[in-house]
Amino acid sequence: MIPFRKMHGLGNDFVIVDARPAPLPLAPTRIAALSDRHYGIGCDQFITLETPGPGADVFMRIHNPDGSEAGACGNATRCVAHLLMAETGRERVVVRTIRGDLPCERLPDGPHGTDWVRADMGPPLLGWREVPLAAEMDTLHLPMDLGAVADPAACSMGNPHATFFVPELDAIDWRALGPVAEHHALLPERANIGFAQVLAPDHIRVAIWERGAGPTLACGSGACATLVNAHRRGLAGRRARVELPGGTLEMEWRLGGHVLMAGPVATAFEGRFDPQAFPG
Ligand SMILES: N[C@H](CCC[C@H](N)C(=O)O)C(=O)O
Repeated sequence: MIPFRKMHGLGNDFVIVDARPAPLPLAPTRIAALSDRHYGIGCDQFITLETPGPGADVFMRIHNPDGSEAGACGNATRCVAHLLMAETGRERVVVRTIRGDLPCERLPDGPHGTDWVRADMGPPLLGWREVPLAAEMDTLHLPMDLGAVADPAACSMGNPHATFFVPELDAIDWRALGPVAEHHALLPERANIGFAQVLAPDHIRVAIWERGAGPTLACGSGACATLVNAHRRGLAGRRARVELPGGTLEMEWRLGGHVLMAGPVATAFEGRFDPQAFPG
C-alpha cells in the first residue's frame, strides 16, 4: 500500500505521494487512473516528492490527470512547501521542479489568521519559442480568434499559458472555449488558458481551463501568467489580487523579474492505495 496526502490551494487539489524513501515507479496511465474523480482518488494534479540534488529541500514532479507531465504548478508548490515546513520546522524552504528552484516562505500572519505560503515562481518566459508557439510571432498578441474571445497574450511560467482578456467573464462560455484554445494549432505543446476580466489595475478576475486537467477552481501558474500578461498589455500594475473561482491569490511581478504568489494551503485528508488495483 502507498500512503498519500490530499492537499489543495483554493480548491486546486493534489494527491501527493512521497518517493524520497524509495522510488515509486508509477506509469502515466496509472497516474491518470489514480487521478480520476470517479474510479480513483481524484485530483487536478498528481504530485510525486523525490530526493533533490544539493541546493533544494525536495524535487516535486507534476503530472496532470491525463498523465502528461507539467513544468510548473504554483498551488502544489505552495502545498508541498507547507508540508516541508511542517516536517523541518523551517519558515523557508526550496522546492525544485523541472523548471528550476522555487524559494517559498510561510506567512504566519496571513489574512483571516490562516497560514499562508508565498512562492517565488521565477521569471516568466516571454519569447515565442519559450512559450512555445508554432511560429515566430509577438507573444503579446496571438492571431487566434475563437469568436467570443480573440487576441490572447501568451507566456510561460515553466508551462505554457495563453490569456484572453474579456469585458465580462460571466458573459462568455469559457468552459466550452477552453478546450478549443488548449488544442489550437498555434500551441504545439497545448496550453493552460486564462479568461481574465481586469476590474482594476490591482484586481483581476480570471477563470482557467488547465492543460490536461480542464476547469479548476484555481491555478497558481495561471494567476502568475494572468498578472504578467495584463501588465504587459498595460492593463494592470505589478501587484494585484487575482480572484479565481476558488478564492484570491496575492500576486506580484517584481522589478527583478520574478513573479511571487501568496495564498492559503490546506490538507484535506490522508490515505493509502494499492497501485496494483489501478490499470497502468
Ligand atoms: N494547477 C497548477 C497548474 C498546472 C499546470 C498544468 N495543467 C500544465 O499542464 O501546465 C498551478 O497551480 O499552477
